[in-house]
Amino acid sequence: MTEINAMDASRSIVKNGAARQPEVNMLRGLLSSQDPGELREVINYLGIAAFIVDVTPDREFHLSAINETHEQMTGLRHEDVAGRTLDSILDSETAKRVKENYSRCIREGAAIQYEELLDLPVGEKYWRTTLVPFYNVEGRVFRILGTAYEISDAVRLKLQTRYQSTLMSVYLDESPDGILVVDANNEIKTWNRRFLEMWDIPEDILQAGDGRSALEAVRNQVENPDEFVERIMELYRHLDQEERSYRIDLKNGNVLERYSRGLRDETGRYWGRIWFYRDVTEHERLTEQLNYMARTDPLTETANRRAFMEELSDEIQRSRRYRHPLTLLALDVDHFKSVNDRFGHVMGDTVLRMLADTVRSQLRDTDFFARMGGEEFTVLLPETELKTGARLAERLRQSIEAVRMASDDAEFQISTSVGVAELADAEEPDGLLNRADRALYAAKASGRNRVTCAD
Ligand SMILES: Nc1nc2c(ncn2[C@@H]2O[C@H](COP(=O)(O)OP(=O)(O)OP(=O)(O)O)[C@@H](O)[C@H]2O)c(=O)[nH]1
Repeated sequence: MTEINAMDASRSIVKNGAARQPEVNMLRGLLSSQDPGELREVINYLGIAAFIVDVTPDREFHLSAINETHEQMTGLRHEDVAGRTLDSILDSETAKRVKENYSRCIREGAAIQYEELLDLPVGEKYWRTTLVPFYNVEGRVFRILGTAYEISDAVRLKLQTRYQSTLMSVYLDESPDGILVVDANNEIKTWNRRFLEMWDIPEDILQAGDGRSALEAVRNQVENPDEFVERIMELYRHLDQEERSYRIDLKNGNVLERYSRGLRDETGRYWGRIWFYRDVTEHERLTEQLNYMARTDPLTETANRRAFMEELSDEIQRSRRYRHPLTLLALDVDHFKSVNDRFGHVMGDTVLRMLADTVRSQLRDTDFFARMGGEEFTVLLPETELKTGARLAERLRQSIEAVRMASDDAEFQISTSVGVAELADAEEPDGLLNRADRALYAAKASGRNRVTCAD
């Protein structure tokens, strides 16, 4: 038998048991018998699990009788235990605890009550046990009457509740999300450390449960305060509305994602709402970085072929919708292989970067410049006719040619050939690209370092 420490168990309920309980006086007579069978019959009338322990002058405890209810509750049998010492019935650890309680009852000279966990043949049970001392004519406690009833359900419920609240506070403390719980009146009930780190809200507002002031405090921390507040109000109006992945841009540059849902128990009673805030700033930054990398040529930091093809298709649609012209330049370095061969690949790379910088510096914001691969580049010119495109191409050709490149032992220049094509009616992206390419090869074929327009 184990006494339950956590239950603040053992405490005396009757200071002078004999004087305050007349029924105990009555029992005193009935329970003076020395016959275990008679004793058992007496305690059978109690209708509650009961046992009698005899105390020898040298403080040995013998179990004299247990009643039927005790038998049912414990799985022990009167015939098996009557007349035996506690040490012969119980394991030494349990016997020691039980004897401590009996000794306390004798010491206090009054009824005591405590809760204990009993490991019985029928399983583990929580009991509330009462011990009442009986005195002989010499004033010595010679017998103890014990009664007990099971409190397993109540104790388990209490333990379960304690476990749940421990679990809950660990969840709250360890959660990577900021968590806020409001009640059915939208007053703040709970929040966690992470929530405080994400939002700058005076803690006394939270402590006071003041939902309105808390909302006022966070309102100025977001980029779109009106939309932010309206969204919260909408969710408060619609108790069962669930919110998933609502993005919140903070003024400090951080980005939060919110998940929220109403809290109802299994009976359908509405308890309030829980709000989870996740800081996705780092995730957003990484996604942006990955997107940039997926669309950018690392050497020249211009858009790559993939980004260009997306842009081309968008611009073609826009050009059709608004009936605006669209012109494409295909630009290729002349004899680039010989630059690599003469001056090395590193110098070849420098040439490509110089070319990209030169072109970029002459484009409008709306123009789209890309490296398609190797030494081939394209420039997409929205709202531009063939003639204007050709003029820009010529300007680009000249400015690239004008750049003096210097290697260790020589100075050199590079030239480019450019093909120009304007989007034709109903033309697909590949069609426009092919025509610009054909014009580029025509420029190469007719001597390089020139601009050629497609038909
Ligand atoms: N340094 C460097 N060279 C590159 C890169 N990408 C492609 N090249 C080289 O560019 C050269 C392209 O050669 P070709 O396609 O024969 O064309 P070209 O020598 O420019 O001759 P034309 O276009 O006919 O005037 C090859 O030698 C490639 O190795 C790069 O990123 N860096």
